[in-house]
Amino acid sequence: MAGELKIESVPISRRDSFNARDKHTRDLKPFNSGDIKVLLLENVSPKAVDILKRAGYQVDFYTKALDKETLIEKIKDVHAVGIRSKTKLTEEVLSHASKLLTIGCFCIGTNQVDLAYAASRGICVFNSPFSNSRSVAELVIAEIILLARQLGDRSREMHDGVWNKVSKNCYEIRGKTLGIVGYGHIGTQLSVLAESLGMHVIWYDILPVMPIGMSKAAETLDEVLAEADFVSCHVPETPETKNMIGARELAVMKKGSYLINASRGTVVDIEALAAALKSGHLAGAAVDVYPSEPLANGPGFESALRNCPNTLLTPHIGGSTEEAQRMIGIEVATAITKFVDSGTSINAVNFAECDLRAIPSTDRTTARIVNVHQNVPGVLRQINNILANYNVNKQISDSKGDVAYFMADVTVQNQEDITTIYEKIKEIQENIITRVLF
Ligand SMILES: NC(=O)C1=CN([C@@H]2O[C@H](COP(=O)(O)OP(=O)(O)OC[C@H]3O[C@@H](n4cnc5c(N)ncnc54)[C@H](O)[C@@H]3O)[C@@H](O)[C@H]2O)C=CC1
Ligand SMILES: O=C(O)CCC(=O)C(=O)O
Repeated sequence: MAGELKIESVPISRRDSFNARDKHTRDLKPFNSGDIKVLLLENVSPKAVDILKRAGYQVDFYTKALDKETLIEKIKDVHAVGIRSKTKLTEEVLSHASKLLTIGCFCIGTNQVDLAYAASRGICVFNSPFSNSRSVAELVIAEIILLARQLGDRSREMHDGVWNKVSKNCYEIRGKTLGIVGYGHIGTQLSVLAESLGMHVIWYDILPVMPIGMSKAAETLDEVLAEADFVSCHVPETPETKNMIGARELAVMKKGSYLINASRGTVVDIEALAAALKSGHLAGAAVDVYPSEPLANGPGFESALRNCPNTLLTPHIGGSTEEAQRMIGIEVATAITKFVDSGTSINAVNFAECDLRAIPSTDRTTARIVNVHQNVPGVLRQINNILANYNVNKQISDSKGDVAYFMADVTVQNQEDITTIYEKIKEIQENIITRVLF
């Protein structure tokens, strides 16, 4: 699909009436949309499956992540892949994805995808930047209270048949200080909820962000660590955040304080955290994410944190609520269909964001040329030389780093015009992907 144009034996006028759903605008489609194959992994919402099937795509759905070999085999044949946080789309994996046009991350984090390599191959990546933020913030609030009251340990004892009524080292959270590391979508939601429960909030971020409510920005990470009773991490996985909470940082935290990590497993040094819990320096921890996570549900989870005192371990469920998964499913599946069918890259993570206004339903002669190319001088001149023989109704071009994205709506008389334009643009040396939508 990405490299070749297959023209159906359907006349242009019939395709038009097949695809028109809105009487004012024409629905565009890739020429061979019935052949569009989507691989959906990690149990994404049924809402996403519905949307993709309604777009006419073939959907291959899995509840779990695939091992690398199976993933490589499956990805060779698909035009879109949908994942959550576990599937690693590395350069090695993506180098086999010769037909892939787009990746949908049905989550916030995109660290599991080699974004730059994907862009260099013309693969546009989408995510859902805030649909599960509230779910994570609510989980963290619950964990703060559970940790303060040692509820994990009490519940486990009761299940083991042990009655252990204690109040020593159990606290209210009212008046305590929450330290938030990473004051973005989740950090700010958490800040609002924590203040509503009577907590003081101090936070650290590398960006200048507006403090919400009465919260206080700290100059340094250490200031947050030294002042807070509870520290909660909400940073993305980047080279800078790898092990940003290690033995030194844990030692800076107050004796008897608590650590919560529902960001990425690489942010906290797990061995150092286990040592701080066992020594009693920390009074407890809640961890939702791990440096290495199993591909599927089931027994066999190993971690140095298992059986540490007052330690809540959850299987990466921060964003796992019905509400969040439904919203993410709709948002990401819609972004995939818009990109595949009409070229729209709005809200892309690794691509310049481009859109063209819809084509009126009365217009039966406009084809949309979509092109990804290397961002070097002279390519637009070459494309426009090719289009010079046609009426270009509108066009847009933008770039991000080394990759540029171009779309043009061109008046064509017949399928031969489309084939000519497509073949000539594809011959441009800097071409990465060219598609025609009609
Ligand atoms: N446990 C789960 O199920 C979930 C985990 N997450 C994780 O949470 C992370 C944060 O999510 P959002 O708040 O939506 O992201 P966001 O992008 O809105 O906020 C992240 C904040 O961290 C800041 N930051 C980046 N590097 C930093 C550093 N070195 N030190 C201090 N601050 C730094 C950024 O400036 C930004 O303000 C995601 O990247 C994802 O990895 C997100 C959703 C669900
Ligand atoms: O729900 C998931 O699988 C991943 C949630 C997450 O970590 C994210 O949104 O970044």
